[in-house]
Amino acid sequence: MKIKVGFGFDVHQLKEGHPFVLGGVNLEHHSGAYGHSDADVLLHAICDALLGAANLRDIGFHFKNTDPRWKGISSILLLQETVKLLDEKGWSIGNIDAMLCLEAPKINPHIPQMQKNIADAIHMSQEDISIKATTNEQMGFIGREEGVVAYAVCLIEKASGNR
Ligand SMILES: Nc1ccn([C@@H]2O[C@H](COP(=O)(O)O)[C@@H](O)[C@H]2O)c(=O)n1
Ligand SMILES: C[C@@]1(CO)OP(=O)(O)OP(=O)(O)OC[C@H]1O
Repeated sequence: MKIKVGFGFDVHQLKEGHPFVLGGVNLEHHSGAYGHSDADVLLHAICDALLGAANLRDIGFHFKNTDPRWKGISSILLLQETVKLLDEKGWSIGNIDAMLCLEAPKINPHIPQMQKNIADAIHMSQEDISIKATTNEQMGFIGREEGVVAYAVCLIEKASGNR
């Protein structure tokens, strides 16, 4: 069995009146993340962790932020496309562990739904998808609610000699 780890990071600006989608959940908040897609930083960090583990470049390499196909797209679809890229190389996902960093809103009540959205989208057990959150203790751009950050690590595996 071949096992690899991957790491991903993403950051998006927060702007008044924008939708705020994290882990496929639409959060009620005065501001939301701004990007070319739905700007779901959590899913983008997870995509980058998966691509990094498989040495398949990064999310912007596969889904360019100038491509009209991805304008406003749900990042759940980008995650599904990412998992297909890994699948083509024979990789399956062991587990994902992610960390959100934002002052507000509180993420804890939404974590089970985020885990379910991800698990359903890429056919994993919710038990293998960990999501956590922290504030930045009111410091810096996160503390001023100008941006939201996510980090993710993952483990992927395949039988030795498989593709
Ligand atoms: N947006 C957030 C931030 C934090 N949490 C939860 O609150 C706990 C305390 O956060 P601190 O940054 O003050 O340490 C944290 O461990 C999370 O459980 C949250 O749900 N949403
Ligand atoms: C997801 C993509 C593509 O729509 O755009 P954004 O939503 O701007 O997100 P980012 O994390 O900057 O990078 C990847 C992009 O190419």
